[in-house]
Parts: sequence; C-alpha cells; structure tokens
Amino acid sequence: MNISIVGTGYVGLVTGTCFADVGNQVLCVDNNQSKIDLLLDGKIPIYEPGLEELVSSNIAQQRLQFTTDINRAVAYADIIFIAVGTPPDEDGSADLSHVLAVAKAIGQTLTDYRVIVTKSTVPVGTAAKVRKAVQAELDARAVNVEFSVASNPEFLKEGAAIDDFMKPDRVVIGADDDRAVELLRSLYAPFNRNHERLIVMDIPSAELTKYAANAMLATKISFMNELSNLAERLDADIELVRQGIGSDPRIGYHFIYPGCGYGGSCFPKDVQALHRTARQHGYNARILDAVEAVNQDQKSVLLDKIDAHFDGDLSGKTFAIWGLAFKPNTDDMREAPSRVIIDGLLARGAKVKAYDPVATEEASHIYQQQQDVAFAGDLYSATADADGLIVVTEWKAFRSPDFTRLKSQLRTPVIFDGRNIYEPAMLAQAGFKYYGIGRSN
Ligand SMILES: NC(=O)c1ccc[n+]([C@@H]2O[C@H](COP(=O)([O-])OP(=O)(O)OC[C@H]3O[C@@H](n4cnc5c(N)ncnc54)[C@H](O)[C@@H]3O)[C@@H](O)[C@H]2O)c1
Ligand SMILES: O=c1ccn([C@@H]2O[C@H](COP(=O)(O)OP(=O)(O)O[C@H]3O[C@H](CO)[C@@H](O)[C@H](O)[C@H]3O)[C@@H](O)[C@H]2O)c(=O)[nH]1
Repeated sequence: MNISIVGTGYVGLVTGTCFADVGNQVLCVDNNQSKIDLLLDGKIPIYEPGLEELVSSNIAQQRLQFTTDINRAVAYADIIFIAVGTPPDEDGSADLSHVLAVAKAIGQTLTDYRVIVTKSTVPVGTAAKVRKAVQAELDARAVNVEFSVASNPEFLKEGAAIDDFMKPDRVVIGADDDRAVELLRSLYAPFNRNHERLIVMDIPSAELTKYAANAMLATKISFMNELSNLAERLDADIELVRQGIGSDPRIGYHFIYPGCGYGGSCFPKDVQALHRTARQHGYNARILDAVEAVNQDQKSVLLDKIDAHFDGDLSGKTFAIWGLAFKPNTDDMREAPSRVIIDGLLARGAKVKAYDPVATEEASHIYQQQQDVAFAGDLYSATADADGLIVVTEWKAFRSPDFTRLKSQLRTPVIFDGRNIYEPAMLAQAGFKYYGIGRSN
C-alpha cells in the first residue's frame, strides 16, 4: 500500500518507518526543511533506540522517502496520516492549528479517494473539524471528491517506540464508514497476526480513548507520588508498599513507580487538555485537577530535601545531576523534571554539573545562556568536587556506580535519588547520607 505521513517527529517517523518495514511504500512529509535534509542525508533528528538503523535499511530498500512537499504526499497515498504536533495552547487546551493546516492543504489538492487519519493526539471533535476543513477546500475548488476521515491514536512510548509500534497492545480505529475500516484493517494486518488487536469504534470514542489512557497512567503515578509523601511522614517505605500493592493483579506492577514527577511531551499536556475539554463541557474534572497539582509539586520534592539537608543555604554549592531527559532511552527534554530541579538550584545560587548519556545536546540548547550549568562527558566528571549527587532519570548505567570512587569525589557524601534506584541500607553502609522518594530518611 502507498502511505503518506504528514509530520516527521517522534510519532510520524516511527510510524512511517514501521509501515515501510512491513513492505509498504511510505512518503514522510515535514514542513521543517532542515529535518528533511537531515533525513535525506541518512541521519535522524531524534534519539530513539534502533530507529536510525531501521530508517537506513528502509531507505536502502526504497520503501521510505522524505519530502517537504505536501501535495506530493496527497497524490501519493491511499491513506494519509496526520502526525503533526498538538502542543498546549496558552489555556492548556490542545493547539490544533498544525492539524487543521494539514487538513486544509490536503483539501487544496485532493483529486481521488483517500482515507485521512488523525494519528496526533487530538480532542474529541477534531476528526469532524478535519473533515470540515477538507470539505471547505473542495467546495472552494468546486470539485466533488470522496474521502474518509478516521482516528487512529498512537500509544507508543519514547525509548521503546519501535517495539511498541511493531507489537502494539491494541490498535484503536475510530471510523464511521466500512471502506476506511477495511483499508486500515489491511494496513495493520502484519501487526495483527498473533491475535486480534484492532478495536474498532466510533470516532469520538477513539479520540477520547487516547486521553483516557494517558490520564489513567498519569493518575497512577500521581497517586503513588502522593502516597510516597505520606509514607515519608509515617516512616514507611514506598518501595515495599509498591511491591505489596503491585502483587495484586487488579493493580499490577506497571506505572506505579514513585519519583520526582512525570514529564515528557504527552502526560503533562494531555492531562491538561482533557481537563480543559471537561471544563469546556461544563464538567469540573476533579481527579485530573489533583493529578496535575500533585505532579507539579512532586517536581520540587527533591529540591525541598536538598534545601533541608543544607539548612537552606545552597549558595556557591555545586550539584552533580545524573539524568536530564524526562525518562531513560530518549533525548527528549520536554517537561523534564530535571528542568525544574536545575532552575530551582540556580535560583538558590547553586551551580550544576550534569551528565546524561544522550540528552546533553538537547539540554545545552536550553541552558546555553546559563554559565552556572555545565555538562560532563561521563558520570564521574559530573561528580568530581560536587557537594552532592542528584539522580533524576533512571538510566541503567546509573544503577551500579563505583560508590567508593563516588564517595572520594563528593565534597559531602550525599545522594538525592529521585527515582529510588538505590537501596538506602546499602548506601548507608557505604557511608552516604541517602534521600529517596517516599522512604524514611
Ligand atoms: N512523542 C510521543 O511519544 C507520542 C506518542 C503518542 C502520540 N503522540 C502525539 O503525536 C503527535 C506528534 O507528536 P510528536 O512527539 O511526534 O511531535 P514532534 O514535535 O516530534 O513532531 C511533529 C512534527 O510535525 C511537523 N509539522 C508541524 N506542522 C506541520 C505541517 N503543517 N506540515 C508538515 N509537518 C508539520 C513538525 O515540523 C514536527 O517535525 C502529538 O499530537 C502527540 O501528542 C506523541
Ligand atoms: O511508574 C512510572 C512510570 C512512568 N513515570 C514517568 O512518567 C513519564 C512518562 O513516561 P512514559 O509513559 O514511559 O513515556 P512517554 O513516552 O511519555 O509515553 C506516554 O505518553 C505517550 C504519548 O501520548 C503515550 O503514547 C504512551 O502510551 C505513554 O506511556 C516519565 O517522566 C516517567 O519518568 C513515573 O514517574 N512512574
């Protein structure tokens, strides 16, 4: 099948590459010329494990192409996916300007039947707006072209995007005509061999399913973060509580890790957008409100511990930070908790020496004006002569460091562990003062 993907970011590039990998002809479009130039040059603009190799091999097999020309994409494909960004607007609602600009551009050149699919995360009612925008352009051209609009939200996680796409838990398709469903069913057939993964529903339900999934996951995390704050006050260990409740299959072990808050390009913006949607429909979504508020506060929990340890005097101190990205295996710094922690340290007159296996370049753009933020090339260059170590992202390489070396390097042997990757008793034995999340300190 010929497929076009409009928007070649995390989702568009992974989607296009995976569809190409199972034998389709895919054309990826982006209006960012430098991104497309990079891809045409065989490089990829993001860090995502395994993606560069998969992109190269599909380019080499001539199944994957890149362009900035949307008209070419409209002419090329049976199915056109819209995978552009839907960032938060000033009031927290999803900004649909990119999605609707693409819909308009499609309507301006559409000549034959196409299925137009929203893959971006979009509020309920967006597919209807896409349909209207396309139809308005057809009307302006005084042409009559049949087309379908469908919703196919994406559930991949950064850092595991290829695996998530290739072996999805489910493929949600929102459609209101059989022709669109059949085309999408045949496109997804290679990902559906093991067992039925397609869940076909009406379009508003599909659109809401995406927000419901992210809001539920964010709720689990905020719930655990709230409990971790309580555990600290009760001299209980949240890690034991986590295991105690996770063993109940009705609760499960996934997404109940407490930490220094959730970040990334999805949870924060999607919880906010759903909250907005509720308000616009006259409903006050109290749980969503609490999920956001708890997360906001949680990003400062480590700062409070650092302040308390140093009696509120961080001026002139230098802190090593391990982990900048919002989670391991990505270079994505969007809404990363590290940013709140770094900003808080700088505001208190402290300096930062940070190390991240892949996000340093992204972070250096953010902090390029900041003389008090330096970046280290490895774990121990960050900790040399630092007043304390702060762990913000749970990269595997941080789990078993050389504690003897670390202790000899740090001016004060103190570790603030925002992801609970260390055992408090072991660190105490090694001579460190240890602060975790939700553990008695
Ligand atoms: N990042 C994720 O893990 C993830 C997972 C599931 C769903 N989503 C959703 O998917 C959508 C895309 O997210 P992303 O992280 O890939 O965003 P991104 O910012 O990485 O990529 C979006 C791309 O769209 C391009 N673009 C914008 N307007 C365009 C236009 N008019 N024509 C062509 N290209 C245009 C941008 O240049 C950019 O390259 C969002 O709605 C997001 O919420 C993201
Ligand atoms: O138990 C947990 C699990 C995650 N997190 C944090 O939650 C955030 C998001 O993590 P994750 O969900 O793994 O990453 P994303 O790539 O943002 O993926 C989410 O957002 C995507 C975009 O909508 C969806 O497609 C995915 O299904 C959904 O998991 C990160 O800051 C994590 O540190 C926790 O604090 N505790």
